[in-house]
Amino acid sequence: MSILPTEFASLFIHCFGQDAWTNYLEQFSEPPAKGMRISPLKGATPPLINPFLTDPVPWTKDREGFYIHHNLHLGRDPLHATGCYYLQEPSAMAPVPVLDPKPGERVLDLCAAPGGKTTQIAQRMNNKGVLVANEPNRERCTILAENLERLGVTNATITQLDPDELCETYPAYFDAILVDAPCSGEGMFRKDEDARRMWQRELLATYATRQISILRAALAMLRPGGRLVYSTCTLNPIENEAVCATMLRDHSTLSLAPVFLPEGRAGLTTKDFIKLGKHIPELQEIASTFIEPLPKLEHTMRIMPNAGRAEGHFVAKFNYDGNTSIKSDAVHTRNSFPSFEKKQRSFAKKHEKTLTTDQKCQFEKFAKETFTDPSAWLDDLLMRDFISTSNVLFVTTLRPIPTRNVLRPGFPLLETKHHHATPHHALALATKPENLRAPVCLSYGDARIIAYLRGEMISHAGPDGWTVVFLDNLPLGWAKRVQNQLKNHYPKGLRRSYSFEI
Ligand SMILES: C[S@@+](CC[C@H](N)C(=O)[O-])C[C@H]1O[C@@H](n2cnc3c(N)ncnc32)[C@H](O)[C@@H]1O
Repeated sequence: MSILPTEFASLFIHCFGQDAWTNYLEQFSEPPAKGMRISPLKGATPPLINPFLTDPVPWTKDREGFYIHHNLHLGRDPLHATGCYYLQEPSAMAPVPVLDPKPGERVLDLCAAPGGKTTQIAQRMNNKGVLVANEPNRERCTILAENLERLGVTNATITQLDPDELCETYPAYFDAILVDAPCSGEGMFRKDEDARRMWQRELLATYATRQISILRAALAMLRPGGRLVYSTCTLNPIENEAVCATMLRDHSTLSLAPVFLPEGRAGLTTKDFIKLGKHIPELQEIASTFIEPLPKLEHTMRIMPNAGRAEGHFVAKFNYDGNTSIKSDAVHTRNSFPSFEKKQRSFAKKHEKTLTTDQKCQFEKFAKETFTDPSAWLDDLLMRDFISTSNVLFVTTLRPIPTRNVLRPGFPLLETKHHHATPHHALALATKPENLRAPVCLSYGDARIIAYLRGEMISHAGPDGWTVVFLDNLPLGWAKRVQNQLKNHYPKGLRRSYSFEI
């Protein structure tokens, strides 16, 4: 098939066989698989969603991920703006169940944008514990923040750093780390024409070098006994098994835990990998330097585009059994690990100055007027530490916080502009109608919902003051009611046309 790179075809056949290739080509003309993850952070699944869903995605847990009809455009439905679901290609739902993050843990998502997997992690943590979402690309980092806010994630800090910089702040800190690495994207060829066009055989080794460097930095941030999941959306062994093998060769305290994903295909066996090493130049060096005991590469797993209804992902899980932390190369060479306490002190000092007592008072006053009392939901947020940066008041459970390139040090509560305090959009998206004194609950199909999301003023009877507009029980954003007119505070950058007719 001419639209697939010829060298991709020969590499695929070499690694997985002619039958797998024939099957791949048959599936290639089918429409790409579409999926949706449902967010329990927004309460019980809204019955309105049920007609969109077909079967559960087999590698997700109960009512977490579903296939959806491929002719639906659910990004345009107002329900999307409430964050009760995240549209995600089904194979991309596989790495987080393998990571298995738990409430109360310290978790890092090192290559996080646009946030599909971060939001899945936050759901599984039930917003409890520490979650750091890192993305070095500025524009993608902004999209990450929007998605975390829409899905009602309250326990995340968003950083925009290179992994080596991040590990200066968090040596041996995290219980679980996900490296969903940048890759050549072969698994997305069916749905992504650009990925097919940009693919070059010569780039695969370059990707692998970057992947290894990201994994090394990740390892320096993993506590002994912690777990590290490596995933890509590509199929070739140069970026997958060979990357894992290099990590195992260089770190004897690492081992591969068996990954099981229903409908998945086990990774290449170490024996097959060694054989391939004789023909694929990029595998030669690592395949010829294996020593006993041989790594168990077959413990890794792929969701193949030619099996099941999904595009493609590769997933590996490392256990780190060592007693001491591993330092990344960057830290080794610079030899500059400032002590944890020192970092904490300098951070606190810097932020003490900027933390405005005013903003806290403003928030307390606002909360009393706006929310029902007592509110366990709010108490949980207010028990965290307050941080004020760039006129925004945040709450966080993370310490320390890097001193630069932090997009959001925690969950934003309130923003001060020209001495006026306005509640942050993220706060609205984390509420439920029972938290509000006078919520605006509009039913699905009400034209005021579409008008509100376009940024228009709408009418709704009730007391004057701040309120949240809900689609049934699901939050859309802030409005300020004056004489039964709702002044629109839906963020300007998010305003657009939604439709009930998708
Ligand atoms: C496959 S995407 C991540 C997808 C994301 N995990 C999700 O599920 O939505 C890989 C991301 O890694 C970022 N990236 C690129 N170079 C990186 C690096 N050196 N360290 C960390 N992330 C990097 C890319 O900008 C990209 O957003």
